[in-house]
Amino acid sequence: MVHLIDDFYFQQHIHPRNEIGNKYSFGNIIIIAGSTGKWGASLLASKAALRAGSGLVTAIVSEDYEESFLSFCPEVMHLREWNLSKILSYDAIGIGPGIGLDDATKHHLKELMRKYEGPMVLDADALNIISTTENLKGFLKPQHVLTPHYGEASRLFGKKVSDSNAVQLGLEFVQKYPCTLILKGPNSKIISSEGIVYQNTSGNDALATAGSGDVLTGIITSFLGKKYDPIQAASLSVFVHGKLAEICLEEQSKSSVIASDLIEKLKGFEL
Ligand SMILES: NC(=O)C1=CN([C@@H]2O[C@H](COP(=O)(O)OP(=O)(O)OC[C@H]3O[C@@H](n4cnc5c(N)ncnc54)[C@H](OP(=O)(O)O)[C@@H]3O)[C@@H](O)[C@H]2O)[C@@H](O)CC1
Ligand SMILES: Nc1ncnc2c1ncn2[C@@H]1O[C@H](COP(=O)(O)OP(=O)(O)O)[C@@H](O)[C@H]1O
Ligand SMILES: [Mg+2]
Repeated sequence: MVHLIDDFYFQQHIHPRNEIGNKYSFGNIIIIAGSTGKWGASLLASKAALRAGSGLVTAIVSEDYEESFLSFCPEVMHLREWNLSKILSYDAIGIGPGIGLDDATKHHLKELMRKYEGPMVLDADALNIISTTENLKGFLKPQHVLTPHYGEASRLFGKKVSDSNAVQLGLEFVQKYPCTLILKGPNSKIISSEGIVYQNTSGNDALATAGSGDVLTGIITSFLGKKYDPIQAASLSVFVHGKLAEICLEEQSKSSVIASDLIEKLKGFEL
């Protein structure tokens, strides 16, 4: 049985805002994304997390890019380099977009997967590293949300993924490595660590644009930082992300939608 994620599901699962909360009540999260040529991925994920309601967002940003990062989003705090003990203290972590595949990055991801017990979104290059590094899959946990598109899923599962086999391969994967899996595409499928399948009903092909997945990573990390269960964080985020694309079309063409437009539309959501 497949559970549909629709307006009713959203209304049933979204928490009311804590009106006496302070910024720490809304989650203190870190985005580990970007590297030379791909810092935009970090900007998009970090800003999306803030607009989805995170109280505090920190990003790892190299010193030479800090100034431009600040001019885009001064609200994001910065860590200039890897600091494991600090990173372990955040409520939730989003890691992977644009981080690359070099040895230091692989080592850092391995450390994090071994030592961090909190909720974590693993996207893009984090998934590519897991796919090719021996024994890393064994550190996956139910509180990890994995967000592969079919290209990334093919690497992760070691088999070409298509619409016809995606869910079956996903179910086999979570049975072996319990984690929360989002198979991204039109009508993204979400598989809980217990093997329950959900299907999103929102969104359109305006989402087929660079960085829209990075925005989704930021939104999921934000929900996790607010203490939503991984499956709820995943399903509510995918639904909202699709809605953002629908709302964009009220005033622009599909082809003109860029990832930053999606972030702007978060202003219409009380998350
Ligand atoms: N502004 C920034 O800094 C941005 C930074 N970004 C960062 O860049 C990194 C690269 O990410 P990426 O996703 O572009 O590349 P990659 O993982 O190599 O996959 C590409 C290959 O996979 C295949 N493929 C199959 N199905 C697919 C599907 N549904 N959707 C997509 N691909 C699908 C397809 O191969 P084909 O099936 O055509 O043979 C395709 O050629 C990553 O870290 C990301 O976070 C981006 O977010 C952009 C903005
Ligand atoms: N044709 C489509 N219809 C609906 N959603 C789509 C379509 N193409 C892509 N998406 C959505 O857009 C996002 C793309 O993510 P991803 O491929 O990781 O992009 P990027 O890495 O460039 O940020 C996913 O959430 C996916 O579900
Ligand atoms: Mg991506």
